[in-house]
Amino acid sequence: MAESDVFHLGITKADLQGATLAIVPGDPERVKKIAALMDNPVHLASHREFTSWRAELDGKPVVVCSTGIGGPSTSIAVEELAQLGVRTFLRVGTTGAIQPHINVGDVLVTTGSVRLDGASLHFAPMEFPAVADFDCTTALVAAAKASGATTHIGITASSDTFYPGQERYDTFSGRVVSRYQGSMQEWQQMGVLNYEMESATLLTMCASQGLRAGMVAGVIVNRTQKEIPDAVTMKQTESDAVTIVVEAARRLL
Ligand SMILES: O=P(O)(O)O[C@H]1O[C@H](CO)[C@@H](O)[C@H]1O
Ligand SMILES: O=c1cc[nH]c(=O)[nH]1
Repeated sequence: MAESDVFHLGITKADLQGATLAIVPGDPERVKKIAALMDNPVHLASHREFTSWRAELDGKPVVVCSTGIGGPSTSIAVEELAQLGVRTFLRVGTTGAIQPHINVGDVLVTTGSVRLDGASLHFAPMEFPAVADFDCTTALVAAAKASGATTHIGITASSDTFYPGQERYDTFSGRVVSRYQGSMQEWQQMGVLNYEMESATLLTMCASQGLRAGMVAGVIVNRTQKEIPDAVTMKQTESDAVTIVVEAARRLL
């Protein structure tokens, strides 16, 4: 196995060539696509859910590393990248909208997250907000608007689970624990835009440790209309969000 300076990612400080900004998608398959939009992309390592590439934007190094699904693996990726010198994290994901006016193909920029996860509690108590960094958010909004995407800015519900925590009944048991019954309607009434699964951990651990983080997602399904996304639209939406996150990184560097 190649040398590594950290426990899981399989990469060294030298591999990062001084990169202080990381783009962190959930899906390992997305990493190569993001790196390919930048200059001189190089594959660094792939271990478990963590695939890492390095590339350059305007001559400056950027690392792209997948987090896998959910808070625990996200906390590992962010911790180990921070140990290697990264200080700014831009998450790019897919998401399910819960407000009727948001359409599949739109883009959402998260200003803060409802902490429906467990991992964020290992970094800060529940009273601490899962809030995005202002400069990261500004860059993501500017990049999204410049791309022509219909952009929504606001609060995300970020859940440990895809099914009960996002109040899905189309499951094996068809059962949702009482704590989450009616929760989607409650979030809707509070103006929450969407569901995803990593931002609560990412934003809490970064805001509480002097790191910067922001989050953009492409809407692949609207839960008020349909439960299963369309595969072709999903690819296009993911690709639009990826273009936006790279442009936001350029603006931040
Ligand atoms: O597309 P990614 O970045 O994985 O994000 C979303 O998709 C996964 C669930 O299908 C969760 O990780 C959720 O946050
Ligand atoms: O509905 C959705 C879609 C993508 N990712 C989620 O976590 N939820």
